[in-house]
Amino acid sequence: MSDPGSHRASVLDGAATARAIKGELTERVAALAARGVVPGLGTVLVGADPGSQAYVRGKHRDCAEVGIASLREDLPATASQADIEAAVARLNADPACTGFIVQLPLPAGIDTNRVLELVDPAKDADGLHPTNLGRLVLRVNGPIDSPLPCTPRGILELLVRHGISLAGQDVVVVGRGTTVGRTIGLLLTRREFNATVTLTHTGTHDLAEHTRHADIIVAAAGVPGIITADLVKPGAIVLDVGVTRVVSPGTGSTTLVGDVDPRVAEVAGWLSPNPGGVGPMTRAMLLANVVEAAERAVIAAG
Ligand SMILES: Nc1nc2c(c(=O)[nH]1)N[C@@H](CN(C=O)c1ccc(C(=O)N[C@@H](CCC(=O)O)C(=O)O)cc1)CN2
Ligand SMILES: [Mg+2]
Repeated sequence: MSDPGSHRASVLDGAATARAIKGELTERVAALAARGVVPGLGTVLVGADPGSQAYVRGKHRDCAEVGIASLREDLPATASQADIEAAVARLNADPACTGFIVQLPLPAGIDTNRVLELVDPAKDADGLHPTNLGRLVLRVNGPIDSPLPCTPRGILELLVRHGISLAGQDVVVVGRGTTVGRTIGLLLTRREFNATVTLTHTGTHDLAEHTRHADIIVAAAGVPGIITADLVKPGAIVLDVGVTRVVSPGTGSTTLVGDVDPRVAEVAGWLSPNPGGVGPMTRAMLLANVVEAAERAVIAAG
């Protein structure tokens, strides 16, 4: 490179990829409808967090686009553990609901794991029930036979659809949360993906020591700009998953800031934008999980 400032990473375009996937899912939903089956996504939303409200609204908008029915359980921030568990029980019992999610995070004081354990694993559209996480680890089933968590599955699909193979690659995951970091680490070490995974987090002593050797970096720590250009090997593939809402003290307006510093684009080979990268893929994979749960139910019914 003659001009060091002129390099720009290729874009892992999650928005366009998610649109393509939604087109494919629309056809599968139509095929189910021809057999008299309408997939239905249920959501449990507790409280008035603006981010969570926006995500749940977006999920139902996506459903309408591809022909999936919507069921909502909206509870106040004051909802008790028992109230939330009752909402989960209603969706478990409702035949119109073929898959559902509990929007996270739940308010402080609620035992999230207890709530997630009550979700019927066959209706678990987020792939976060212990049975489905266990299947992810044991590789009892592939993605079609049991749901994978939406963000890890979205990252995989984004890479595959850009012609990027993980086999033999050194992947450094930054972040150990259940919805992204820890689960994508476990998934990528499965034989079929064959990646070498290092799971780092905010307690890692020397993050740069790990990331500088990575072929692929999955940044999911939720720390704005934690991945700076000097932490990235030239040509590496960088996925910006973390999202932090930053409120400007002056204007009060909110901006979303990713884990990846914008100057990483001058070093990386591929970069997922944020917004427009992994977020839209997460939403598309939720729809895929709902459609597949309905398809499995049809097969099980013979
Ligand atoms: N039960 C769950 N809770 C949460 C999950 C989840 O997968 N299941 N993930 C996140 C939130 N989330 C979905 O719920 C989510 C976050 C962001 C996006 C997204 O498309 N982001 C856009 C930008 C959005 C904006 O402008 O506000 C983007 O990246 O382009 C989708 C889903 C935590 N909770
Ligand atoms: Mg190497």
